[in-house]
Amino acid sequence: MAAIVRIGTRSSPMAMAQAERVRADLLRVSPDVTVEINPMTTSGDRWTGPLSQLGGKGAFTKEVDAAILSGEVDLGVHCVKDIPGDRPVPEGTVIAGYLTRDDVRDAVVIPGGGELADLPPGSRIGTSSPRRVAQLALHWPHLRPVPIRGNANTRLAKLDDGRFDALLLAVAGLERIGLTSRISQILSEDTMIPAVGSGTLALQCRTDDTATLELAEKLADSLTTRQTVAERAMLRVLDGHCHSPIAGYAEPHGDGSLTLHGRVISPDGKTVLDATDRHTDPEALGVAVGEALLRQGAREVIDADRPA
Ligand SMILES: NCc1[nH]cc(CCC(=O)O)c1CC(=O)O
Repeated sequence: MAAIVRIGTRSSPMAMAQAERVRADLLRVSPDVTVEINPMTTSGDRWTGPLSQLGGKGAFTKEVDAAILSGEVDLGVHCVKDIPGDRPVPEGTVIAGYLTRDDVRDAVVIPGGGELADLPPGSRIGTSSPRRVAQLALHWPHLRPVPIRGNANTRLAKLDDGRFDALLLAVAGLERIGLTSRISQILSEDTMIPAVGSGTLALQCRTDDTATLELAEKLADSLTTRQTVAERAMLRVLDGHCHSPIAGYAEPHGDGSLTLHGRVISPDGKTVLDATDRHTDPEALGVAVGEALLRQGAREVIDADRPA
């Protein structure tokens, strides 16, 4: 067994909390192991321009990828949402497992409390996610999405400064930084279909590092893995990424099958393509739903929103 596991992670409070969760999980399955956490600033953290211009380039993962490959760290912890859809992990590394999924839903934070429906017309909703912008336009057309950058803590500080009237943030992220008390409303996964890989953490290590691989595999959750495979197969077929106007959630059933709800939506919320299928094979499910969306014209909707 590995005597020491060095974890590479982004340095934001949310990412550090994720790494601490992995440290605790590792110590639970292997009490003798020593775990070090090596925080790093990624190009995505440094970039202050529009997030859409970084979309799909692995801006939040590539520095950790490089540190794993060079042997500086042994284990990468990533939000699946931040892993590009078309080029999962670089050669020489592997996703060793997905941790048990957290809440997949999006939350609304309004300083005075209340719900989106009650906000006055033109209220400024801080979000830079095309998926959230589009579904906001679909269900709450009276509200105005306004781009926002920075990690979740930074965003909440901007909200409290009065620069926005509300924020949309992942419930899972707020849980990780201990700020669920800020949640005013939780949006159901039917209304605001979650991002592919929402609430899911992936563990990455070198392909030939059998000691770390064995440890990471002990932390892997099989249902989460099946959901992630289905959702990411859909994303791959659509050739999209977490900054495309794509939503996808694989809902589990007691019989081992999954229902995948896929949605591709134009930023103004006016073109909504939905596809749903149920299957026991997650890869086949993701491909089927992705292809159904392509048959409805998803390519055009996604490419219209792709940054040059
Ligand atoms: N887009 C950035 C990002 N990547 C993962 C999370 C939160 C945790 C998760 O859903 O896994 C967030 C913040 C957010 O969307 O509010």
